[in-house]
Amino acid sequence: MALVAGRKTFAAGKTLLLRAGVWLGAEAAARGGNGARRFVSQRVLVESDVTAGIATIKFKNPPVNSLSLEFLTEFIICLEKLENDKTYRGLILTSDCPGIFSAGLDLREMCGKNLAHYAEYWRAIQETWLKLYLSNMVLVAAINGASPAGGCLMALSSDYRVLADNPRYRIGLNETLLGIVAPFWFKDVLVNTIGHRAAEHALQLGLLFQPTEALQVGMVDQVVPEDQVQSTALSVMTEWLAIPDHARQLTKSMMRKATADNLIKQREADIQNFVSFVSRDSIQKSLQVYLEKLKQKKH
Ligand SMILES: CCCCCCC/C=C/C(=O)SCCNC(=O)CCNC(=O)[C@H](O)C(C)(C)COP(=O)(O)OP(=O)(O)OC[C@H]1O[C@@H](n2cnc3c(N)ncnc32)[C@H](O)[C@@H]1OP(=O)(O)O
Repeated sequence: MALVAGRKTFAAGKTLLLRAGVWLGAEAAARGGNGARRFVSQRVLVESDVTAGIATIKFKNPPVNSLSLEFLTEFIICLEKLENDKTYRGLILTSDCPGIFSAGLDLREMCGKNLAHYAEYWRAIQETWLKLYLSNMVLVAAINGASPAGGCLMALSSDYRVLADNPRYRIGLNETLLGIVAPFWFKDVLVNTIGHRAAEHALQLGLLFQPTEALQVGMVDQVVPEDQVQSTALSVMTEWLAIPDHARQLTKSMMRKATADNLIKQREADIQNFVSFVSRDSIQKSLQVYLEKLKQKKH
């Protein structure tokens, strides 16, 4: 078993800096010969069925799968590796943390740090979204837990969403509840999914939808009993993989390119906007109060 930290060269000839975590060499793990491979990094678990061409990424950043910079770095590396390996045509996104898909952006990355950190963090958020939204693979989100804000964005960036039927698993873009504003590209993805009026309503009120409401508004495509989320995601995937790749990929690109280009053409301005917004005293205060409330919830 090969444990590698530091610089790693991937199949496509690209060299990426693995900032954190370890990587279990696919070659070593594949020796079982049953078509299953397993990559392990510290915060992102990748299981794959080579024969079916399907990989599953499990978020593993306890307690709440917040999108910390370390998590995002590992996640981007995994996505890039899978995207470049033509073995994989489909990717299921799910969580390894019981009851939580992802709590969204890590608020600690947005509080009490310097401007360079905020810029680096926001670039990683943008990169993650662009990679998900424009992936050539079929992406199915198997949402097995709460999915606010950035967690919801990851689900919305998939091609299909299956949500576990549990009233505690709420999903939505709740940014206004934190006293912050969802960026225009979060808004664009929501509008593309549920339409303008419903998005305006949901965004202004920071609505977090329970499963039946999420299904009704079109934020998810299916709500199923909790123990059927993974099997449903798999059968949806099989259905989507029956479509010829080139036709499906070109269609996906036709539907999504304008939305992605809208960010790509103003990426630097979007980073500057985030940095100046998040570093305001009033925003820092709102975020700290919100974090404090989360901490005190237990006591
Ligand atoms: C111009 C640009 C403007 C900026 C735009 C930015 C767009 C922002 C997008 C975002 O994603 S902001 C983040 C929004 N996320 C949330 O509001 C979720 C907050 N969390 C929760 O509601 C709950 O934690 C939960 C996910 C429903 C889970 O509940 P549970 O009861 O299981 O756990 P908790 O006890 O609440 O939390 C455990 C532990 O985790 C900490 N924590 C929770 N969420 C976050 C987070 N997003 N970032 C960092 N830390 C988080 C929480 O404080 C607890 O910590 P400890 O008390 O154990 O230290």
